[in-house]
Amino acid sequence: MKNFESYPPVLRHLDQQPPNPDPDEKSDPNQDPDPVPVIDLGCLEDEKKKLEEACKDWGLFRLVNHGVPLTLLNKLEEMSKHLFSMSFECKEEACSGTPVTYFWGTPALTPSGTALTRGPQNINWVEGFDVPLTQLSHFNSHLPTLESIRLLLKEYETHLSRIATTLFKAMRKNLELNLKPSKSYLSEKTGMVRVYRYPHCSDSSVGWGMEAHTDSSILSILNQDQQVSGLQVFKDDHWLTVKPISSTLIVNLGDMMQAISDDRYKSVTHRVKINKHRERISICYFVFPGEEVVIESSKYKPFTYNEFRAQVQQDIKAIGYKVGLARFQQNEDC
Ligand SMILES: O=C(O)CCC(=O)C(=O)O
Ligand SMILES: [Fe+2]
Repeated sequence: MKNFESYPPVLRHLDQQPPNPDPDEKSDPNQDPDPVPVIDLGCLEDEKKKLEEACKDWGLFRLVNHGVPLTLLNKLEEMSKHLFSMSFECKEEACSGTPVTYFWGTPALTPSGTALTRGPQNINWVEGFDVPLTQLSHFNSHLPTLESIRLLLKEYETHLSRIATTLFKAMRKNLELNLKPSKSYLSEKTGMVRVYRYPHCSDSSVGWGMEAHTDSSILSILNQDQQVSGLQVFKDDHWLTVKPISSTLIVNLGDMMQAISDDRYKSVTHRVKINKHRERISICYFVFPGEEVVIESSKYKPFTYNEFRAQVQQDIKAIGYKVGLARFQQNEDC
């Protein structure tokens, strides 16, 4: 049954059904076999063409042979479930005064962790923790669950930054980009992790787990719930469910990758659906360009990631949504 005290008050919807392990909920029968392109990290040289196509046509792919131990993925998921099952007040208190931000109802935060929402009608059916990875070592928690997650994330970070760097190197080579060698277009220091829980809810009118968006990152690497689906990707004018497949990771290309590639690669639009019967956990790693990097391309005015982020925050506050790269287009006046 639902553990109400663990949910932020705005997500304690009355019309809740008990969890139902109905296998039909887990997969979409119209979507067999899974159409998402699969890339093998162990043989990127041989996968060059496939990687190029996935980046151009999808902006998203499934990564296999990535070298992250399955035991680590499982432990992270299990510990995250444990963390979310604690009372709302306890989660709030555990993070106060630490570099970790606990948020709910919106994934849009300022760098200092303030939530950017449009009001109660635009609640996203999600709660999460935002963890800046460089600050993990300064984060001491008296809560054993948080301390376990901290240690797991330290290990996870070494794998995820290895994967992101390897993929970015291959993409850069494929694109034959003439980038300045000294600049960190993908800066491992900027790596952050978000751990999400999407409560189940039988009333789909409450909205989305996460509304349709593109990520602002260079790359985002998602370790999604091994059983409960929810992530959908917009492809050829349709929304497709990205199936949960154990031990695989999902890589999204973000806005910074699209700009660096001069729009040859695509920052993919995606969203998260609420599951009627089961809550869903996902763990997402994001990586960005270094502060000093000016992104130059033929399509956009030169900008830094900080300028991009400031514009996104200004738009969310002023008009309620992210405009994104369109704000920086060469012919955009404002
Ligand atoms: O939880 C998911 O599956 C996706 C999360 C996501 O899109 C994001 O954090 O930007
Ligand atoms: Fe996203």
